[in-house]
Amino acid sequence: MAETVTPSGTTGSLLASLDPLLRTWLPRQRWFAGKGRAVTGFTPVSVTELLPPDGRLGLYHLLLRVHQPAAPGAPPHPGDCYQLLIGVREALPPRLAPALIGHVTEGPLAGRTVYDALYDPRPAEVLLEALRTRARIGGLRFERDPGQEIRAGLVARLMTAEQSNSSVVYGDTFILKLLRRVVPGVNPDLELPLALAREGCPRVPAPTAWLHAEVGTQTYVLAVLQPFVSGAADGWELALRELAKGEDFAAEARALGRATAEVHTALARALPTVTLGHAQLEALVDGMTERLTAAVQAVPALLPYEPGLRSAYRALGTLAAEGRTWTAQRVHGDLHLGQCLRSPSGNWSLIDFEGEPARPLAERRMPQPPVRDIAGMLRSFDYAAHSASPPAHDWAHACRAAYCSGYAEVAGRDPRTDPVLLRAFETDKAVYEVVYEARHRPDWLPVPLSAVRRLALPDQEARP
Ligand SMILES: Nc1ncnc2c1ncn2[C@@H]1O[C@H](COP(=O)(O)OP(=O)(O)O)[C@@H](O)[C@H]1O
Ligand SMILES: O=P(O)(O)O[C@H]1O[C@H](CO)[C@@H](O[C@H]2O[C@H](CO)[C@@H](O)[C@H](O)[C@H]2O)[C@H](O)[C@H]1O
Repeated sequence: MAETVTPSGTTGSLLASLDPLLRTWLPRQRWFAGKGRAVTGFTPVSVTELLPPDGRLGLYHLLLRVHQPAAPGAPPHPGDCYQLLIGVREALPPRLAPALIGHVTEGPLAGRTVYDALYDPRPAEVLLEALRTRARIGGLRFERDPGQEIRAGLVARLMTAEQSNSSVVYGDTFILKLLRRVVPGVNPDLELPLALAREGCPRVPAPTAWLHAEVGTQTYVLAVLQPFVSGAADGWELALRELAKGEDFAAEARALGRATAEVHTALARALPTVTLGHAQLEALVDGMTERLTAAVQAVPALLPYEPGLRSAYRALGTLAAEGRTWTAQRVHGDLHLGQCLRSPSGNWSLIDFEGEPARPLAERRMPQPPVRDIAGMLRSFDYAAHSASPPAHDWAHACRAAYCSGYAEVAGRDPRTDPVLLRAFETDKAVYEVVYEARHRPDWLPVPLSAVRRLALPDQEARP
């Protein structure tokens, strides 16, 4: 049963008008995860009127379950739930043309235009004001850290970067990340930065405010407001820039290794850690092997390397059988150069603790060996090296080594002293990347495939 709060009584009309329009608009959005499958209908999970449509601007917050046929071979699925902010206007000014969803032809809203309201500063400012004043509207709970103030009247602009979610910057002071595909439960994108803030870890912008929805007995995390690192460049841009100039990036890579270790150390203090013994390591190896099997089915180019890749996982299984144990803790989960921001003064921060969005929430919140993040970063230096022609392998090698040294300086353990574990995790990441690139950027497929070729060699040691 949907939670519906629409004092103006226009919900039914709005949803009926939106249905045909969203069927074509949604699949065109970068953040829509169900691309390639038809949208067959919608069920509202929650509908909240933020501004009635009788004025110049109407504004609705929607959580909508989107029905699609299951992917081939996949079990039936109730459909993903998406967060939308829908604006209603008489006509769209030209500056809002990219936000157009469509024109309503029937019912009380006939003649109006509906659009993605995040493109429009005024509705985005309504969200900030609600966070500032800790508003409660229907099931929407706008929360703010009582120790942090939000100045009234900051001007909003939507970020235009290609993203899995949508972000709005207010002044140059805050950035609000509005999650698009949402699931009930604790979201690590809020949970981990809050835990790190409690630990006083300066490597992650501390959440200032956040938005929850309570729907029946379930709670959804919908958005997180953080301080905006003004003038920041991300690690991917910086690495490519230095590489293009023929400059090495080892000093920055070392700083990134130190920053990663600081975050890991703080997370290990803030949240439970566990020892992975034989049974847990076997389960971990089984998970990696299953992902490989699925990846080979999805991307047949992996087939020749499958036996070599399996050997990487088997080697880890053998160590586990011999009694080796590792500590697992909460980690970033999808760390790469694009998730690292360097402020103009040279400080590195890590962002986007959502984990790999395609994996279930429970899996993303499980403690993991910290090498998982390290492997992600090592893969990223390799990716950057492929932007040069021929690929700058020596550059990547120097970055990878410097990153591990920086990590060891803070954490007290060098990831290179655990080559079997590192190889297994780097392999798992490269396999993930092969599937990701095949789906999203087929031109990039050769990058992870070249790593797969290297990691599959029988005498391969995961040497950065
Ligand atoms: N605190 C911040 N300060 C400055 N820019 C940020 C901040 N957080 C995120 N960004 C920018 O927003 C982009 C998207 O953020 P991210 O959390 O990675 O979203 P998504 O999960 O949608 O990819 C980042 O690549 C970065 O450029
Ligand atoms: O940033 P997201 O959370 O959306 O992560 C996804 O997209 C990334 C690409 O944007 C992808 O990262 C891969 O490409 C990067 C270069 O563009 C490279 O630095 C990474 O090492 C590589 O994994 C990421 O895997 C995917 O989850």
